[in-house]
Amino acid sequence: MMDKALSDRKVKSVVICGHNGKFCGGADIREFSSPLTGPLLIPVIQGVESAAKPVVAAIEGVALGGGLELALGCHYRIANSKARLGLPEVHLGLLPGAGGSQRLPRLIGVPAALDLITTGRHVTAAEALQLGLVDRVTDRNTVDEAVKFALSVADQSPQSRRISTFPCPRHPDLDALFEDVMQRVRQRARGALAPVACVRAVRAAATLPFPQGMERERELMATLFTSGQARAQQYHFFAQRAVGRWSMPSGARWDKTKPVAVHKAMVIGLGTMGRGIAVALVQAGVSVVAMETNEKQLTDAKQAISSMLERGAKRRGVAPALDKIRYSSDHSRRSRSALTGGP
Ligand SMILES: CC(C)(COP(=O)(O)OP(=O)(O)OC[C@H]1O[C@@H](n2cnc3c(N)ncnc32)[C@H](O)[C@@H]1OP(=O)(O)O)[C@@H](O)C(=O)NCCC(=O)NCCSC(=O)C[C@@H](O)CCCCCCCCCCCCC(=O)O
Repeated sequence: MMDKALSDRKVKSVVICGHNGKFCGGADIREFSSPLTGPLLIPVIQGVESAAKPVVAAIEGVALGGGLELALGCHYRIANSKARLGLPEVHLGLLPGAGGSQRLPRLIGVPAALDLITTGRHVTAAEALQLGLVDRVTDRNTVDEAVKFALSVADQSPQSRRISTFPCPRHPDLDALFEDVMQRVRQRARGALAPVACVRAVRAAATLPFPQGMERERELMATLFTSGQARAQQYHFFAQRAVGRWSMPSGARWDKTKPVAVHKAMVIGLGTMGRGIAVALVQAGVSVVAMETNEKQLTDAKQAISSMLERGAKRRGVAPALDKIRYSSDHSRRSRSALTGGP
């Protein structure tokens, strides 16, 4: 489709937009665990950037990772005011490996690029405009606005808009900047490889011509790509989302099941954990029967729980709810209807 638009002489300028209100969330992370297939992103982006006619990115929803890298290959970027942009690869144990580490510093400067790439944070459209990451922000239909804009620049050469040809904005003391950032990033990274590789890649952008910078980006990415850390962080990405789908054996789920109010509970075993659970329940207004068969443990627990409740009440400026808890050493009185929790 893109090849067709770029080679058709009747087409004077092109708009790239997403689907369902989202520009692009980046590469499919699931594909990273099997041999890569499909058109490789780097040549696709190079093809867009080197097009002889203006190409405009219409950014709605999100432009993340490879999605933002694609937008950086376009000659103009127009974002919806609700859009979010970012290069979050560092959270997946990677770096922006489709030219993002080389184009972003050339567009917004080294300090801002280091911030976005090493933290992976998303920016709003307003911040993106302030940084110079996008050219315009609109509250209206983004694709319509981008089409209007593309028509208005259709007779202009995109030559001066190719980010890969920009010199990296000068910084008064590049060595000191990188030394300082590297030290802070290493401290924060606690052994993670990706944030450090991100700093190295941006340094390549600041010190090398674009083609050599891309080569350095590729080398650094190749090391990260196959690392155990990247695999672990990508597993973590999907595991976090799987948490929301988790259900009880009965089929109950956090989002589909009505919570039942708990007024009474029994805590069996008053070791360290049991005491803490009893205190938390009482402080939440639940009446507790605290059961412990070991007499010595029971005596100690009564004292410990009372003083925890008194300290907590003092902090919150309320009376301690000592009447909400009863103690028992009689295991046979264990109730089946109550919420129970153990040591
Ligand atoms: C996009 C989001 C903001 C959406 O959030 P939302 O809350 O709406 O929804 P969910 O988060 O619940 O997601 C819904 C659903 O979608 C799944 N999903 C989301 N994003 C992805 C994704 N990127 N890939 C796959 N699946 C995704 C999610 O799991 C949910 O499904 P589920 O079934 O689990 O419920 C939000 O989702 C988000 O923030 N997504 C991640 C955005 C991101 O991190 N993007 C960056 C991706 S990495 C990337 O783009 C890399 C690029 O830099 C390009 C790299 C170029 C590759 C070059 C490779 C060279 C390698 C050389 C190696 C050589 C090795 C050798 O020598 O062999």
